[in-house]
Amino acid sequence: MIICEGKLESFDIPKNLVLAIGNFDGIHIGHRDVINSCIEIAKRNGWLAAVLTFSPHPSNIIDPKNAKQPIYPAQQKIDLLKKLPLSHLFILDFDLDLMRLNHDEFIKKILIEKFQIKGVVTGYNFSFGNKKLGDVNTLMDASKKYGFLYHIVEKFLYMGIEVSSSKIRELLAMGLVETANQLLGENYAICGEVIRGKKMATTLGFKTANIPLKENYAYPLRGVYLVRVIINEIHFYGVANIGVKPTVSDENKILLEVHIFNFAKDIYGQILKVEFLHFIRPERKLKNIESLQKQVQNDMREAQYALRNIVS
Ligand SMILES: Cc1cc2nc3c(=O)[nH]c(=O)nc-3n(C[C@H](O)[C@H](O)[C@H](O)COP(=O)(O)O)c2cc1C
Ligand SMILES: Nc1ncnc2c1ncn2[C@@H]1O[C@H](COP(=O)(O)OP(=O)(O)O)[C@@H](O)[C@H]1O
Repeated sequence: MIICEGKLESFDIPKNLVLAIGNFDGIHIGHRDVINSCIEIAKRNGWLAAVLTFSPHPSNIIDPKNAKQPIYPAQQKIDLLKKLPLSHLFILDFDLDLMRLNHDEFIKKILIEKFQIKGVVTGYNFSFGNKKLGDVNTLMDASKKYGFLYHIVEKFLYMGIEVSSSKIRELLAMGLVETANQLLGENYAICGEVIRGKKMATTLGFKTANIPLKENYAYPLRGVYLVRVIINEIHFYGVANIGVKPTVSDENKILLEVHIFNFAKDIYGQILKVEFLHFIRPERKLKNIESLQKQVQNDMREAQYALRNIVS
């Protein structure tokens, strides 16, 4: 997959493109449905399948006070898209100029003149252009006027639940990671580098790999989870706490800490992918280190128990 990122002028655009257009935060099963339709249409017609998405999320520019917290950082979105058989990924800078472009200009200047599209695929609720005045009807009319193929993908319901990025944010905020994982089509994961902590492992009796987190993402409810950890493509299981560790710190800085089962290597500086499998309990301020120690020992037993149910 060729990745073009930045301003429109910098893109090297091939002919015969079908574009799946959207923000695609989380690359959930509804998004995958849209992208797969694009791939099928491209295959049937001998065209190239590509995704057109925006960075940052348009809500950051349009309404920064109410900007949505992204499920995934840009790189994680790219890594998920890389696994799909797409020819190109276009990540267009969403700036004030793009915000001010009205829906007709978006179609004419970007889709027709610049991308010279053969086709477009979007979800049923896609809206675009200044004040979001363009929708699927605008695109349908334009497809007849300019002669491109337009395919609308209907609402995706999973076990009666409408699949959406907002629904996934809500599920994560409640710690309901199993349902979030089903809607995502892959386990919700956080990726990051292991940094040095306060070296309390000897006092506490368990080691934890510490991963600092950026603020303003749609993180799961603060607390303890059974996790799968991937280090250099090797899988391990463990127990993780996402939170501010109020028992030992008053910094109020969000952090992910993972104790990996049956593991004893130095992994400082390595990149971990931590997949959330099952919620165990919310984070608590315990009265002292002994209580914390006992609580974590219990968390580990509970995580091992949950793991037996998952792998058996
Ligand atoms: C499974 C697990 C559960 C935890 N639960 C809590 C908790 O409820 N409250 C809390 O303040 N810290 C919690 N922690 C964080 C510990 O306070 C932290 O790991 C410990 O202080 C070691 O810090 P260090 O890695 O900087 O040495 C938890 C850590 C783990 C691994
Ligand atoms: N089972 C394990 N789970 C997590 N990290 C481990 C484990 N065994 C060894 N380590 C290593 O030990 C480090 C954590 O040790 P710890 O004493 O808690 O130090 P710190 O406070 O710097 O995190 C991890 O970053 C990793 O390099």
